[in-house]
Amino acid sequence: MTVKNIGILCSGGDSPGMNCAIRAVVRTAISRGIQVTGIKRGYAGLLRGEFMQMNLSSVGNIIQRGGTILQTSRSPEFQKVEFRKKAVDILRAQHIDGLIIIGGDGSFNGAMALWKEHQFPVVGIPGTIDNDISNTEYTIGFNTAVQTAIEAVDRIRDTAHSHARTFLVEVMGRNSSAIALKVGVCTGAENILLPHDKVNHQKLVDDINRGIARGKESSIIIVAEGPVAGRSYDIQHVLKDMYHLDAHVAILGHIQRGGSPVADDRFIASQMGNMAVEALLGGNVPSVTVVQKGKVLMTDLANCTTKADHNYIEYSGLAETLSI
Ligand SMILES: Nc1ncnc2c1ncn2[C@@H]1O[C@H](COP(=O)(O)OP(=O)(O)OP(=O)(O)O)[C@@H](O)[C@H]1O
Ligand SMILES: O=P(O)(O)OC[C@H]1O[C@](O)(CO)[C@@H](O)[C@@H]1O
Ligand SMILES: [Mg+2]
Repeated sequence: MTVKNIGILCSGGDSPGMNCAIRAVVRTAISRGIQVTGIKRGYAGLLRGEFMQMNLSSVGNIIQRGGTILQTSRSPEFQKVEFRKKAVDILRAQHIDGLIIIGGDGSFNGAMALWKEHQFPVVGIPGTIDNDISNTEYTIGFNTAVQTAIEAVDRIRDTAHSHARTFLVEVMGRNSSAIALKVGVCTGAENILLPHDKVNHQKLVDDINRGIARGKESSIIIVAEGPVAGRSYDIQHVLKDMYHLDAHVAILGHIQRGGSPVADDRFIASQMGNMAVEALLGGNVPSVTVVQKGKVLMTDLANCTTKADHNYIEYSGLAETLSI
């Protein structure tokens, strides 16, 4: 089938660098004589028919901006087969021949369903701060989120040292360990609690006290949020009630999702956006742009529809060794 009009949407949590990918898609397509239809607010906006025609200037001056100019959403309706049928009817009525989806593993499952149920051509671009998608070493936004969290922890360290305090700093990433591990290593955290770790409070307290005994004036414990944000408060209460240890909690939250993308996110997103258009035009669907062995390339979308926590787990030993 000849592709004349490409649809593009963002889905799931926004991530810094999504705009760079949108820009690359629009500019590549237009340079190849192809029309681009922007779909606002992800799958929810698609179901409401929220379209905007994209031109060269609609993606001007966005490369440095966080968030996504197309906006995004989580759409429970799209999990249902009848709503995906409705989505394809809307896409076809709009003369959209193929769809580029920038999002995480959940969004890719939605894309895969469009292909399996309706053979609608789809190409994914991994955009999530969580870096938790199978078969790609990288997802757009991860390094910016990590950099933001590092800067926040460095500031907290100033206060922690000045008051000789212990801080529990909770980072995002849901069930992924990636942000916690990279931030922990890069900030010299005294401890990192991963999403599924059963917290060993006694060990935590022993580690803190050992540090104090050798003259440490502060302890930073990085807590991966896990399925539900806020687990740091539970840990804080146990430390206080059972061990009489005062720890302060700082939940970094959504500041990690916003902000101007760092160089890696801009560079990788630009390559991915370009490659995604070429894949659609070449009939390479359903597919997804990935980073493997440091190179941006295409793979089958089916390889990237599961969550993975493989990317950084190998660094837990390093973090432990360096934090003694
Ligand atoms: N199994 C599925 N079938 C169809 N659609 C799905 C499926 N899983 C998720 N989706 C769609 O994708 C949307 C985004 O999924 P999800 O909330 O898991 O975020 P994500 O894409 O993984 O990104 P992030 O984790 O960065 O927020 C969902 O709201 C839903 O509309
Ligand atoms: O912004 P929301 O919808 O509350 O989602 C928060 C979740 O989204 C992410 O930021 C990206 O998946 C996770 O790290 C976090 O758990
Ligand atoms: Mg996800």
